[in-house]
Amino acid sequence: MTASPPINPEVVNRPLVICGPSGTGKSTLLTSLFSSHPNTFGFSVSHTTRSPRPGEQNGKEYHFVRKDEFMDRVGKGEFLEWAEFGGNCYGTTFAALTALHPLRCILDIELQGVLQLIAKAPLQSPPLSPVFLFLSPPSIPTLKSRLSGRGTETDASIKKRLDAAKKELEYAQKGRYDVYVVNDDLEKAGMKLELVAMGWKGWEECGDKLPEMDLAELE
Ligand SMILES: Nc1ncnc2c1ncn2[C@@H]1O[C@H](COP(=O)(O)OP(=O)(O)OP(=O)(O)O)[C@@H](O)[C@H]1O
Repeated sequence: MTASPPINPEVVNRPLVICGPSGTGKSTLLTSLFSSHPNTFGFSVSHTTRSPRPGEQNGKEYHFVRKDEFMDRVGKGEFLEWAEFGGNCYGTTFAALTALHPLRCILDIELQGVLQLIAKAPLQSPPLSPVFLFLSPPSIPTLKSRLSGRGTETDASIKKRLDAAKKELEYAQKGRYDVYVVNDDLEKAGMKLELVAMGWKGWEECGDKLPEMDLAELE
């Protein structure tokens, strides 16, 4: 068996930003990518103003900070992106990203964060300019059945996620992402994610076409 080529050194310094509706399969695919390529990728540790849940350690799952400190650091321009959800702030600092070097940073973030990064991208020097990947469900009924099938969400939380999915898919339809991957067949989607994440030859053209979806089905 021939060993697969190592990560392309040209993409190591470009963070990979993954966005997609909740339930599309981001965690499933990333877990598999990380286990196939240990010590290759790093997840940046976000800052949050929410309280730690039992078992969460400061600096591991999140850096837990008070809101005044968070906003002070936002004012100082320390955040690459940040957003507020349900009264709590979440964000990624430049320092959290650079701390991962030489691992390639993967960011699994919400649309608000993606929009901030896309707005800033032309201002970044090439090594910091992210690659933006949108992971799409094959259809809306499939997205709904994956979300409810996961068994982790209440009806209210499913509704919130589907509302967010509508905005995410609306934005995705504008074609601003560098690569679109449809998570229909897990193995095929995993191979495409691997190609993009490793920056192997062909990564820029391996994407799928975004499926036609009637977003009214999300209402
Ligand atoms: N290609 C696939 N075919 C069938 N089921 C899948 C596929 N990909 C993921 N799933 C299933 O869909 C459900 C949602 O996947 P997952 O939890 O990875 O989504 P997610 O995008 O990370 O969601 P969140 O943003 O809420 O964390 C899981 O139960 C997972 O096993």
